[in-house]
Amino acid sequence: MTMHIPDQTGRTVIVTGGSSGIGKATAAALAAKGARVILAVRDQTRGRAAAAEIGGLTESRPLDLGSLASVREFARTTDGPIDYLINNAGSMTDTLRHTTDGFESQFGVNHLGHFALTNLLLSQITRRVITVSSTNYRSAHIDFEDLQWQRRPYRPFGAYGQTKLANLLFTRELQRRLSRAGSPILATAAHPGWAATGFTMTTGRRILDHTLALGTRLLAQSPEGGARPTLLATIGDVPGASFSGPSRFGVRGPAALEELSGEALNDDTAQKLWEVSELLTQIKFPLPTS
Ligand SMILES: NC(=O)c1ccc[n+]([C@@H]2O[C@H](COP(=O)([O-])OP(=O)(O)OC[C@H]3O[C@@H](n4cnc5c(N)ncnc54)[C@H](O)[C@@H]3O)[C@@H](O)[C@H]2O)c1
Repeated sequence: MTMHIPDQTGRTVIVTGGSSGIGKATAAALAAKGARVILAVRDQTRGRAAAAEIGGLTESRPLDLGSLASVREFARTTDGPIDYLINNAGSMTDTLRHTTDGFESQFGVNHLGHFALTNLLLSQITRRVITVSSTNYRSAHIDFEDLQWQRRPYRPFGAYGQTKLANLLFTRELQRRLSRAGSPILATAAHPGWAATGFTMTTGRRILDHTLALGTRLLAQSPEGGARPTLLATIGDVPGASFSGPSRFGVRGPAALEELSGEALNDDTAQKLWEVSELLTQIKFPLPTS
């Protein structure tokens, strides 16, 4: 299934986690249409190799979303207008870990890192902020009493789902703030469905892990297929804060707009999460909103 992407010559795109999987496929599709693509990645050896493989105007620059110092340094050293910021990177861990700033790692990387990056770059972004979520958001909940799993036994899938719900609430509140500030920038989100990338969680239970691996081999789409919703959310004719997904069940099929459900539609939760994120990162929305 091919997707028509218009000429991107003269446009600059940042793709976090762009050296592998869906991010790399997204970067390659935009680079092939002439965009200058910056792969914002932790491992520069892998980043440079991916940039060379993608070709065109692709470069690799260091970014560790698990370190606010790294996010600040990336933003400080990024010049000029950015047409699209694609918040694609994601972390999935099976044990409780923490970022260098002491945040629960999935929350710190998937949500707070992108929250910080977006706000620090916002005055340079000209078109869109696209954030990659997951269908896991549907069964997730933002627990403001224990956002970072300090009081409860750690549930890795629960923690991951909370960050993917946070990605959508972030998109919603970002769009609300942009609109209030009179900014033309759009905030959109995508979920890739199920794509065969390096992104798999091992549970330590042999049969379950084997089933998950087999299911991925049989059912999941390619990274290129997983990139389609992101590309649609980047260049498609979607109104702000829309959400695109490959199918109702998120496995295979064409990318399409999708109605969000449940907590992802809660404006109060979105606003509260934004305020908490500002407090935790000490980074604020940079545009006037009154
Ligand atoms: N593959 C799927 O089926 C699937 C399903 C739902 C959602 N997603 C989402 O798609 C996105 C891309 O994942 P993928 O499937 O391509 O897997 P992937 O493992 O290939 O890509 C994830 C990328 O994020 C990067 N990353 C992780 N921690 C980082 C950090 N601290 N700083 C900077 N980069 C970091 C990794 O290095 C990697 O390049 C993720 O946000 C994931 O949650 C994937």
